[in-house]
Amino acid sequence: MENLRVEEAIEQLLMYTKAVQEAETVSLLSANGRILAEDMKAERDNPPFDRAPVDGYACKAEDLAGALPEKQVTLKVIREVDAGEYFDGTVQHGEAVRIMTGAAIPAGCNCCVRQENTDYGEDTVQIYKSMEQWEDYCFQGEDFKKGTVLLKKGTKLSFIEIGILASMGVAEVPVIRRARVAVLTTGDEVMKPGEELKLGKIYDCNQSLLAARLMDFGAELTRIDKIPDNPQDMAEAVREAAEVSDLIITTGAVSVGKKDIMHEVVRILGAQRIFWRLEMKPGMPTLFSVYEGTPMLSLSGNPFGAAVSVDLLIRPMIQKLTQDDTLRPVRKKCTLTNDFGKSVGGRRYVRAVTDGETVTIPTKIHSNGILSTMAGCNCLIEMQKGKTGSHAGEEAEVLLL
Ligand SMILES: Nc1nc2c(c(=O)[nH]1)N[C@H]1C(S)=C(S)[C@@H](COP(=O)(O)OP(=O)(O)OC[C@H]3O[C@@H](n4cnc5c(N)ncnc54)[C@H](O)[C@@H]3O)O[C@H]1N2
Ligand code: MOO
Repeated sequence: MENLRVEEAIEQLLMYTKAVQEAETVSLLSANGRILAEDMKAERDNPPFDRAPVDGYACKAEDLAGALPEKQVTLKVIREVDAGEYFDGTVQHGEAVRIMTGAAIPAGCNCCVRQENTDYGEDTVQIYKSMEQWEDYCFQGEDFKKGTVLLKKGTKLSFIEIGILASMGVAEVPVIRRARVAVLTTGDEVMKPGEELKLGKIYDCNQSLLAARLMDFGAELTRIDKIPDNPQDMAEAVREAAEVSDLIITTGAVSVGKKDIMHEVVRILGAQRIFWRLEMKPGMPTLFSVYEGTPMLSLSGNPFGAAVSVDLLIRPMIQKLTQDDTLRPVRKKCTLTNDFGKSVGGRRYVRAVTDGETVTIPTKIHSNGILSTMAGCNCLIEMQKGKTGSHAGEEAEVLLL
């Protein structure tokens, strides 16, 4: 297939992307940001006992009938129960226990009186306020009951869910294993950041850009490497990567130049070529193939193309691999505040900044080979020939990054 629309391309990408089925067990804090692989059922009630919500005295509400500041009730304080302690006796009429917030309420009590409504007595206490039964009283299991499914399989775990798991007493969490992705760049002109730049060379920015975004998506990077511009070397790197990866991303060498080796690589590998070229800018010469069941998406070398494609094309694949629905694309309609200088001949993605209501295009160079003018941008405007969204005041279709 050639010259696909973006929507058709995404359909193809997803058709060859299989959800990861394997689960693994990780420690509670390492589960942050991961997808739960099983329903999580409470193994006990929480709180595990009736507990005091105030510092004061636990007693029987019936004993306090009619209590007022001028008509105090006096109870015998039979002991003190601090948080973490447990008194297994039963409180009788006329008795109270001194109790602290979070401590287990002993049998026989049906309310807790705040200490501010007492004389703070130690052997006996004078109480100045009547109470209803079960007033200022927290019941066992009111947070959750034993046997309740608190978190469902497929839930993305964030700080709240980590807290809930902790309150369940869970230390090891079953999660879907991460999507494994290899990033292989090509190009004899590119060098590693940190190396001394030689004449005719530039630094490889695609590798780091893609790796960073894939990490945002929760992927595990199996290999991040620059491969020499040689079809045999690249084919070998793809073979190796396919053994340990769910997805292979390459950049560069997909166009029509003499050194555009990725077409030859697909032939050497005997991979199934699914499509080449999309009706979009940037990223027009994108090539998609499948090698022994592993999808390989080969992006153009232009850094802005990599930046657009990672959210537009790769993100839905990672969403499917990991079943992480928080990765679904978020689109908004915003009012464009300025004109896009270039003509829009087809589908085009333009770097921009949105505040959620309006969207503004940087008045700097917009070239697919240039990344620096994307600094501070938080969205892409999706422009299409014959549609609104490229002139000031028009409604623009915005894809949030
Ligand atoms: N005669 C034609 N020339 C070109 C066409 C065409 O249709 N006919 N298409 C143009 C378009 S559109 C694109 S996009 C590029 C795509 O070229 P490739 O995907 O083969 O990519 P390269 O040539 O390898 O690189 C393009 C550009 O990006 C730089 N680059 C490459 N890798 C990196 C990297 N890892 N980090 C930073 N920059 C990188 C590379 O030096 C080139 O400047 O082809 C057009 N030409
Ligand atoms: O597809 Mo290219 O990235 O338009 O310049």
